[in-house]
Amino acid sequence: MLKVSILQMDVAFGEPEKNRKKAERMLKEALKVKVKPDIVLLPEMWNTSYALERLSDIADRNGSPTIEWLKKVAKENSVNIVAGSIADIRSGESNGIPKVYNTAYAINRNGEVVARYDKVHRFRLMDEEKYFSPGEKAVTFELDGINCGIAICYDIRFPEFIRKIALLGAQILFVPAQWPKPREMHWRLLNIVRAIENQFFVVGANRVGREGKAEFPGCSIVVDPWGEVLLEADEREGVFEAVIDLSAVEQVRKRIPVFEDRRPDVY
Ligand SMILES: NC(=O)CCC(=O)C(=O)O
Repeated sequence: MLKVSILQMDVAFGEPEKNRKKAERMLKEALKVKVKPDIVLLPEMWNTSYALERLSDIADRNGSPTIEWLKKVAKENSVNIVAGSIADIRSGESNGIPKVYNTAYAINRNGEVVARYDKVHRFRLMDEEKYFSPGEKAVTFELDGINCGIAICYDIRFPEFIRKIALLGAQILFVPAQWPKPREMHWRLLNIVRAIENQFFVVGANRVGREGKAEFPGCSIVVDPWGEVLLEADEREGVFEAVIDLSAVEQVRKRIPVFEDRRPDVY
């Protein structure tokens, strides 16, 4: 059994220090329970939110300071942290020109970064294509010997991409998001359908609160490989927990052998 805790937080616009303080408070809350979580998940862009014009001043640089701090938290508390995504400036990549990415980091119990994933599909309705460089590859990683994958928000709309993560062996897909209320129904259904079609667990963390005219409904969700919703949060800020029995992945794949029956030679 694996316990997952989602930090469903409101995110202050362009205030990374304030957001880190809030994440620290919520992490403490998540960890002070009797049975500690194995994995904690945060939402998308929770350091700066979408203060896109100020990213060169306020974004992390190669995961510093946000991820450097979370590495210490992970080690001190022996907890795995899928650190949602942060705005991250990568220096020293191409011709010395820094690029900005919407990047998810995964940190294991020993405080080591085991994965870095740059969001592949940029969401035009939130101007991502104007400010972020796109990621170029799907990423999987291991936490406690479990193969995990990650997709950031809009990525969940691309079934081929999520299937690729499943084919790389993921048993759990983490989906940090800033998904607005008008498409709440899409959020719910897409998480459920990706779990059913890939026969794995999907753990989605959405933010709450308002930013300009946009409202974010929370509704973080955990879905099992049969499509049963194990957890569905409401619109409140808080820590939401679910317990996952990973043997369900094998059971469901035996019952309906989708991966054996695929016909990639036809499509
Ligand atoms: N931050 C995002 O990627 C939002 C995606 C979204 O809202 C959608 O409808 O897709």
